[in-house]
Amino acid sequence: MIYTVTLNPAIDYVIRVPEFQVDQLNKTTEEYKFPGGKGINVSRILKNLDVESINLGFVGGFTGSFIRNKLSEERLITDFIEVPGDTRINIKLKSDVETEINGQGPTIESVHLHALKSQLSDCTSSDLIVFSGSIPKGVSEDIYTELVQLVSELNIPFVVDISSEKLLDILKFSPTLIKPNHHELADIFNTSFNSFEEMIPYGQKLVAMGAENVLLSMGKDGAALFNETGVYRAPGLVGQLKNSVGSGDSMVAGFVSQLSQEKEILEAFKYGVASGSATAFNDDLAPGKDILALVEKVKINKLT
Ligand SMILES: Nc1ncnc2c1ncn2[C@@H]1O[C@H](COP(=O)(O)OP(=O)(O)OP(=O)(O)O)[C@@H](O)[C@H]1O
Ligand SMILES: O=P(O)(O)OC[C@@]1(O)O[C@H](CO)[C@@H](O)[C@@H]1O
Repeated sequence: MIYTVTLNPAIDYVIRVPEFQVDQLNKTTEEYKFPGGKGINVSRILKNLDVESINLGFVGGFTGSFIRNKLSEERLITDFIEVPGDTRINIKLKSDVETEINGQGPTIESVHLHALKSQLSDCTSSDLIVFSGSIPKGVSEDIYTELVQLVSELNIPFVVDISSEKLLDILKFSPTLIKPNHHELADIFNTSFNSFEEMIPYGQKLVAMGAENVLLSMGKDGAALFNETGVYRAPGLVGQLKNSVGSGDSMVAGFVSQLSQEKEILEAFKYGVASGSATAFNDDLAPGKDILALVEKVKINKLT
C-alpha cells in the first residue's frame, strides 16, 4: 500500500479575481474549495490513476472535517490524526498573475507525533511512504529526518518532496525518489542557475549522496531524471496554463503510480511529466483521462 503523509494539510481556497487591485474592494468571479496539502494532492492524483493510497497526517476543526468529508466523497482512504485547532486555509488568488497566501495551521504536539510514528511503524517493506509538504507549528525542522530514519530502519521504501535544505540530511537513507524543482535545487546548494546544463552536476550530486532517483521539475520547461543509469531530459509539454498549484505533487503521484506497479523507471518518468502538465492545464488536479492522453506525448532524451 502507498501511504501519503501530509503534516500540514489545507483547504485550498482558489479564487479568480480579474484585475485584482490592492487597497480596493475586489470581487471574485470564480471560487473553488479543494482538500489540499501536498500529500493529499498526491493521493488524489493516485486515485485518478486508479491507484489506492492511504492519507496520513494531522487535521483539526471544521476545516479538517471538510477535508475528511471531501476525501471520503472521492472515495479516498484516510487515517488522519485529529488535532486541536483548525486545519489551515490556503488562498490561491488568480488574476493576471497568481498569488498564494498559505495559512499556518494548528500546533502539533508530541502526542500527535507519537501517534503518527506508531502508524508508520506498522508499515512493511512492501509499502511505500510519500512524505511531502511543510512542517507545522510546534514540530522540529528535523521531523522528516526522524520519520525517514524510522521507515528506513524498517526497510520501507520512501519518497520525499520537501522545500528545505534538510533534504540533504535524508539522502543517506536512500530515498526511492526526491523531487526538487529548479529553485529548490539552487537553494539547497546555495547557488543560482542560468541554464539547465548548469543544474546537471547538482542533480548528479544528489544521486551520489544517496537518492535513487532525482526528479528535477522545471515548470513549463519540463523535467529531468537523474539516477545511477544516467541523466534523462523530458522537454515541457505545450498547453494552456490554467493552474500552477499541485503540478509538482501530480508529478510525484504519476511517477509513484508506475513504481507501485513495478513499471520501468522511464515509464514512471513519463507518467510524472504527463501528470504534472495535465494538472497545469486543468483548474483542479488532473483527471486520469487527461494524464493518459498526455503520456504518449512525453519525449525522453538520454543525456549521459
Ligand atoms: N506551464 C506548464 N506547462 C507544461 N507543463 C508544466 C507546466 N507547469 C508544470 N508543468 C509540468 O509539471 C511538472 C511539475 O511542475 P513544477 O516544476 O512547477 O513543480 P513544483 O514547483 O513542485 O510545483 P507546485 O509546487 O506548484 O506543485 C513540470 O516538471 C512539468 O512537467
Ligand atoms: O505549505 P506547503 O505544505 O509547502 O504547501 C501547501 C500547498 O501550497 O501545496 C499544495 C500544492 O503543492 C497545495 O495544495 C497547498 O496549499
